[in-house]
Amino acid sequence: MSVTDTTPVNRTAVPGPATPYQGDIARYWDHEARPVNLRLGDVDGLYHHHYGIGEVDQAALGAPDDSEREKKLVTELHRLESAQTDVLLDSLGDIRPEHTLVDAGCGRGGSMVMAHQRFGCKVEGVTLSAKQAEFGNRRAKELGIDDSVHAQVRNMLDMPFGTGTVRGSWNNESSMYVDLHDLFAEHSRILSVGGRYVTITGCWNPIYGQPSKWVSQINAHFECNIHSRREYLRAMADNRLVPNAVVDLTAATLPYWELRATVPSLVTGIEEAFINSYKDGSFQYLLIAADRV
Ligand SMILES: C[S@@+](CC[C@H](N)C(=O)[O-])C[C@H]1O[C@@H](n2cnc3c(N)ncnc32)[C@H](O)[C@@H]1O
Ligand SMILES: CC(C)=CCC/C(C)=C/COP(=O)(O)OP(=O)(O)O
Ligand SMILES: [Mg+2]
Repeated sequence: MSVTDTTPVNRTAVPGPATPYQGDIARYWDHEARPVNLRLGDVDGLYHHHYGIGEVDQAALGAPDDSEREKKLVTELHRLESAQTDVLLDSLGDIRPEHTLVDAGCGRGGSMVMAHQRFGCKVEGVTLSAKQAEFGNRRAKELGIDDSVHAQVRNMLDMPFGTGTVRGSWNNESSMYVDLHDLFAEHSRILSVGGRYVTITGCWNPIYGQPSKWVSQINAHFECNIHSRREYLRAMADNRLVPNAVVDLTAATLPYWELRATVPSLVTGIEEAFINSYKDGSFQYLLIAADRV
């Protein structure tokens, strides 16, 4: 095999959803237009569907009676969400412009744009939602990076990339929609040996025992199926993905949630479930980086 990754993209006709569930998820994201996502993305054109990490910059928020305060809150929440992506990208290792990266469950593509801007490489994304893929491709075109950043409607359990052709791949809050053994088998297939896989995810804590009522609420809210930390590590081990970092980001994400819960025009009703489950220890926000061996 060549030491240089090629872009092994198969752009044949889009298959329909592999299961009725995937059809439901495609429809869910096709119709998603929550202000907390669109208003934050409008700050600088990076549209995320994940949560934030890091300390809140109180000085940036302005006084409670500041007429610009809401705008400042939106900007600060968005800064924390982009900081989350930066931490994911930090874990991908030595990525060079000739490499290809894959964003599995790419949403509207904010992480893909950031990855390209950082590494100068090709970034391929897959999502079940045609609306999201169109949105991400439109943004890439507007930025003049559509040669390098590309999204398509595909199932991340059956990705249109050749075996061993990808240097780095990730799931940013998208692994709770699939079986983890199937998912890691597919990442392991597309990654080159020595390549890196990264996930940032919410997972239930086996120390708690079973998924708490808050975790069940989050599952119902998003129509997803949150896995346990144990399942992640076991499914990786079974698929030649060997963790080199497991970072508990729970304490780092709480300030984001506590800030978001104070902004009536942005709350969606799920804030209490995240805050309570992070606090009672039943749920964790985790980064796992693994080497493909
Ligand atoms: C919460 S969003 C995360 C989006 C993105 N990773 C981000 O950080 O902004 C979940 C994404 O997973 C995608 N997804 C869920 N199941 C999928 C599957 N089987 N194949 C491809 N994408 C999937 C959805 O279409 C959606 O884009
Ligand atoms: C950590 C866990 C369990 C995540 C579940 C997946 C998910 C829906 C993430 C955020 O998407 P979003 O940004 O569209 O959600 P919201 O509208 O709440 O900001
Ligand atoms: Mg969001």
